[in-house]
Amino acid sequence: MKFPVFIDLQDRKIIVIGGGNIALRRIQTLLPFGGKITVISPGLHEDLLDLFHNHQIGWLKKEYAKGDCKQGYMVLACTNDRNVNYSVYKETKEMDCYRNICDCKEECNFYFPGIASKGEIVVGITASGTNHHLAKSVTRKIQQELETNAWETKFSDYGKA
Ligand SMILES: C[C@@]1(CC(=O)O)C2=NC(=C\c3[nH]c(c(CCC(=O)O)c3CC(=O)O)Cc3[nH]c(c(CC(=O)O)c3CCC(=O)O)/C=C3\N/C(=C\2)[C@@H](CCC(=O)O)[C@]3(C)CC(=O)O)/[C@H]1CCC(=O)O
Ligand SMILES: NC(=O)c1ccc[n+]([C@@H]2O[C@H](COP(=O)([O-])OP(=O)(O)OC[C@H]3O[C@@H](n4cnc5c(N)ncnc54)[C@H](O)[C@@H]3O)[C@@H](O)[C@H]2O)c1
Repeated sequence: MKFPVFIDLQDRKIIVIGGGNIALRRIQTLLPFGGKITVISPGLHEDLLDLFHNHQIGWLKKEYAKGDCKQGYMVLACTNDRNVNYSVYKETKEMDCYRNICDCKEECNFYFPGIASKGEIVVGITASGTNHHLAKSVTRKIQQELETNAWETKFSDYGKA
């Protein structure tokens, strides 16, 4: 099992290889955490294109090439091509960075969690790589719980009585 940590991504360089559905989902999750995200991909999902035009992410319109991950604090391989994702793994495996390869959990040095959050509460969820649908539904449930039961309010009352 993997141990959860909460890392500071503020202004850190995050490199995402591939600009499709999985890249979009992960970038949407990452955006509130303040990293500087650059996507390297010949194509870009239209919602990512919007983020690019709004200056929320950078985009290098090209295919991945060895060396692109240099100085990445976090690198996410999100292409639909096993060979490309494996090349990203090979480039990053000796680097001191957070590495996630979306089609091969054995090549990740961290798993991308499902995240439920409200205000200052952030909950990271994993099913330890065993059941992606379970991770998704538990994430939805916890998000619902945070929305409906006003935990922040309850919590902020502690210590005041
Ligand atoms: C939590 C979440 C975060 C996120 O991705 O945002 C996440 N996967 C989610 C969903 C999801 N993933 C997949 C499907 C389609 C399943 C199907 O139908 O078969 C769906 C369902 C969907 O998309 O609805 C396919 C899949 N996933 C992985 C592989 C490769 C492998 O297992 O080796 C393959 C096969 C790819 C292929 O076919 O090549 C690997 C990983 N996925 C992880 C995270 C890591 C820890 C997982 C865990 O905790 O168990 C891990 C181990 C590594 C990593 O990638 O970090 C997110 C739900 C959160 C949310 O939605 O809120
Ligand atoms: N880990 C997960 O949670 C999860 C969930 C579902 C699927 N997957 C895996 O993720 C992969 C990607 O899925 P998707 O739906 O995002 O695919 P997609 O087709 O929407 O996106 C693929 C992206 O990769 C880019 N790309 C292709 N070749 C490239 C190259 N040489 N260099 C740079 N970018 C390149 C394409 O331009 C495109 O933007 C799937 O093939 C599957 O293996 C992972």
